[in-house]
Amino acid sequence: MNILNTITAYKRKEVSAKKEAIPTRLLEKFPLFAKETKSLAEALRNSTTGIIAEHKRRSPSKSVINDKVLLPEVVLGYENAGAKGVSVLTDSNFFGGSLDDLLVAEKTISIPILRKEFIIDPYQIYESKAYGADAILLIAACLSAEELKQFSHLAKSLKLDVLLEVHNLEELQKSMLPNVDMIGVNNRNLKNFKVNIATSKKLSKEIPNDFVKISESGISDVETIKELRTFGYEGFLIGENFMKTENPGETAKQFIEKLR
Ligand SMILES: O=P(O)(O)OC[C@@H](O)[C@@H](O)c1c[nH]c2ccccc12
Repeated sequence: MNILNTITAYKRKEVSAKKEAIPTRLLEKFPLFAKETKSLAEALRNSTTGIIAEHKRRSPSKSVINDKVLLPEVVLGYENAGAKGVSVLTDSNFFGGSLDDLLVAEKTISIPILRKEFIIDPYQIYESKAYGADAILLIAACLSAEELKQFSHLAKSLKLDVLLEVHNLEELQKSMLPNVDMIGVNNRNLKNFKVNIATSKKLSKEIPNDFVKISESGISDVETIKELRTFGYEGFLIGENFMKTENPGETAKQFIEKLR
C-alpha cells in the first residue's frame, strides 16, 4: 500500500475520534474562529520572492529532519527573513506536528499561515479555522472531484484561502475550481517520495493564470526558483532545505537575500 493510502486511512480513524472529543459546533465557539484571516494568495501575488517557509520536524521519507529547534523561534525567524507565508505541519503521527503548533504560530507571527494537513473530512476545515489557520491545503491525490468542490467551497465560506495540490495532469483537471485560490504542484510524488522539479515545469502551462501557481518540495537553491519564475510560478514552498539546518530562520534569510 502506498504511503498516501496509509496516511489517509490513519486520518479517517483520527478524525472520527476527534469528532467525539470536540464536536464541530464547539469548534465554532473557539475564539480564533472569529479571527479576520489574511490572504496567502494575495501575499504571494504582491511579492517578488514568494517564499512559503515550512515548519516540519520529520517526514515518512526522512524520519527526523530537526526536532531540536523551537517552533516559535523558527516561524518568527521565517517572518523576519521575509517569507510571505509560513506552512505548519499539524499531522503528528508521520510528521511530528500538532494543532498546538498552529496555535503557537498564530500567536507568534502576523504573516499568513497555511495549515499543512491531510484533509479528508470537512471537520478538519472547521478545525483549521478554530486553531488559527489563514489557508488550508487540499491534496487532489486523496480527494474525489466532488470532495474537492465541497471542501473548497466550505473553506471559502469560512474565509480560508485554498491551496490545491496536484502532482499530475489528471489531478490538475479535477482541481481547476472557482473556490481555489492557489494551485500547488508537488514535485514530490507522495506515493513513493521521489522528487523531480521537472514536474512543475511540465504542468505549468496547463494551469490557468487565474490561480496563483506554487511549486512545492525539493527546492534547495535560488537558481531553481529563478527558473521556475519563468514558468509563471509565484510561490515556492520550502521545508527541508531550511529545517535541516540549526537555524532555519537564518538559513531562510540568507536564501531570500540571494533572491532579491
Ligand atoms: O521539505 P521540502 O522538500 O522542501 O517540501 C516542503 C513541502 O512541499 C512538503 O512538506 C509537502 C508538500 N505537500 C505536502 C503534503 C503533505 C505533507 C508534506 C507536503
